[in-house]
Amino acid sequence: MAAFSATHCPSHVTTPSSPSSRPRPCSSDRGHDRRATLSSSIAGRLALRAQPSSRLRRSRRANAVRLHEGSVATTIIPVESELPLKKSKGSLSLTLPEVEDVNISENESTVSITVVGASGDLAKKKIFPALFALFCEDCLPKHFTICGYARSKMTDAELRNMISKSLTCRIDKSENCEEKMDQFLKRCFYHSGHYDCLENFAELDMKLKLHEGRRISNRLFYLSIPPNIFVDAVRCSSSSAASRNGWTRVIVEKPFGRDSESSAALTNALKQYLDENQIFRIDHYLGKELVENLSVLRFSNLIFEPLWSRQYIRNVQLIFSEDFGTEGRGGYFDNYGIIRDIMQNHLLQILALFAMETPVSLDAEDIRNEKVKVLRCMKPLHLDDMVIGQYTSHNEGSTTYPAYTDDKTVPKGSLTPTFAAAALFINNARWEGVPFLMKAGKALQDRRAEIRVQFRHVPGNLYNQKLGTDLNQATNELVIRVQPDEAIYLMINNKVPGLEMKLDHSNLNLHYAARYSKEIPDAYERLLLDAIEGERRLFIRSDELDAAWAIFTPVLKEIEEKKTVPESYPYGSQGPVAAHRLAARYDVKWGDLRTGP
Ligand SMILES: NC(=O)C1=CN([C@@H]2O[C@H](COP(=O)(O)OP(=O)(O)OC[C@H]3O[C@@H](n4cnc5c(N)ncnc54)[C@H](OP(=O)(O)O)[C@@H]3O)[C@@H](O)[C@H]2O)C=CC1
Ligand SMILES: O=C1O[C@H](COP(=O)(O)O)[C@@H](O)[C@H](O)[C@H]1O
Repeated sequence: MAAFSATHCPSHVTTPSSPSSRPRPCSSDRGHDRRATLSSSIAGRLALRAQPSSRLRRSRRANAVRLHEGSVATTIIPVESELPLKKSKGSLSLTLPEVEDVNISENESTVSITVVGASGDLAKKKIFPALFALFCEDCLPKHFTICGYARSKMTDAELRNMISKSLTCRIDKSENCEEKMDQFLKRCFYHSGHYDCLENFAELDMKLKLHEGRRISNRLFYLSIPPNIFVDAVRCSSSSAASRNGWTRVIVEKPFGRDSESSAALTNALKQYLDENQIFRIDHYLGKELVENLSVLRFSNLIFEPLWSRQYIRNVQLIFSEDFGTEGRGGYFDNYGIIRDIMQNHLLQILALFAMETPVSLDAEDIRNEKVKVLRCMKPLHLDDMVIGQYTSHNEGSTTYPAYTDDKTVPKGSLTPTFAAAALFINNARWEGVPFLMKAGKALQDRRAEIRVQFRHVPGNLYNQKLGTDLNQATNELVIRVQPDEAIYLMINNKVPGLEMKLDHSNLNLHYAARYSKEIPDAYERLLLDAIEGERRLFIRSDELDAAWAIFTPVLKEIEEKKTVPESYPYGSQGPVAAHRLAARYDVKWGDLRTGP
């Protein structure tokens, strides 16, 4: 345990609340068995709205994350250890950890990151490991606190134990790693509470305050919970646990609604408690290295941008496939289906970045303005331009791969698509007539996410006769492989060395693993860091979301109203045959199904 010289509790923490200000007691108390005597900390909407949005410049150097304009970190604060809870006659009072508070400069700031839904899959798999990676990279501020919040009962030690199982020494492979893990885990705490309970969030507030001391407190809430409880959690966190002197931001996980109406309703509900600039709607595909690189590729290389239009591009393909099925996530998935799970967000976001006009600057608002514009130029999808599928079981040797409806969490007879392909069009001067073909599926033959740009044929090509009968095969194709094995390659026609004039199709290949020794950060690392720094570029603004739903809502309604039966495809296959017919209608072959790299 680190040594702290103890000071007294701030008075507002120990003062019992007056009846009028006391939050309502929570109906059930599954996760929290001790009734707290707490000062009600109803900062409420007004205080929350008054917080300034900090526009901070990014610096990834050690301890260079500035959290509050003008903040000066002057004191080295020892790491806190377990927060002692003192129980007295049915009431809970919290004693200060042994923190030396007196040397903290008034201007010093801290960030408290609360993972709401800390006991869940995403928190364990992605959020805590990403926070640890940021810690190892010295990207977290000098003083920070991480708090897990969920209904499950857990002690700090149990949370630490749970987290430690998913932490890896990816960044710091040296012996330091164990030490780093210990240091990191000492900054992690847990609070058990309900998502709709003001009182439980007020307890959380008090705990956070004890760790924050007199520092300017900045608070980030990551809502890693099912969407039906987003609004409750935002209401309670903003009413009872918002920062009073720093910023408060909330990362909201997808899905953001099921269609235009429900998404607008969710946005309106969130905006009762938060300003738009406090809401960080996460789409983790925007945090992937090659997706972020799209803008660099387009706007910092002379050779691409002049070709980036209907004049030279024949079609664009956006492909997502997974070689596994729902495997236990069927309960969530069946409510949404692949169109909402992948197309309306991940693939459409990539499309918007790919097709948008040059933004005025790299500022978040300028980029998001351009994304909205291009999305609003897109025609809403209809069923004629779409194919849906669902995987069936498949035997391979002695192994049986299950059908989607074999998943116990999926209702029998479900018509939810696990595969979809669509042809989308952008009605603007740059892209009119160019098909943007999207394809997304689970339980397919491989796992990949890529963008394929197929260029037009060379007019009057002198070498046509040498290129074989299928000229489409011989057109240039730019492939941006987002995952796995990140790469950017350009297929060109080339002369095979030798005395005869023989051509083949080869690749100019930028293979990341060969070119860069540094490991690629996980998308959640980048996005968490951006949220801490107040950088909104990679988060979805509400008007972007509206534009995205406007494209997909008509077809989703059509599928549901007509109870369209998805075409079957075997687990591990290329997907429904109808997807080939859809592409063929536009004289396209799916690039991922051709032979080659
Ligand atoms: N898992 C993933 O890979 C991905 C998840 N997401 C999104 O992230 C969010 C979290 O996902 P994930 O971690 O998988 O979700 P989980 O189903 O694991 O739920 C997270 C936590 O929320 C609490 N919870 C679950 N169901 C309910 C309920 N009906 N009422 C109240 N509390 C509940 C549970 O904690 P407790 O019981 O302790 O309170 C649970 O541990 C979701 O919005 C999901 O769509 C997005 C991309 C990928
Ligand atoms: O958002 C989601 O993404 C994952 C795929 O993410 P990846 O980073 O592993 O490619 C997908 O499995 C899941 O169904 C979806 O909700």
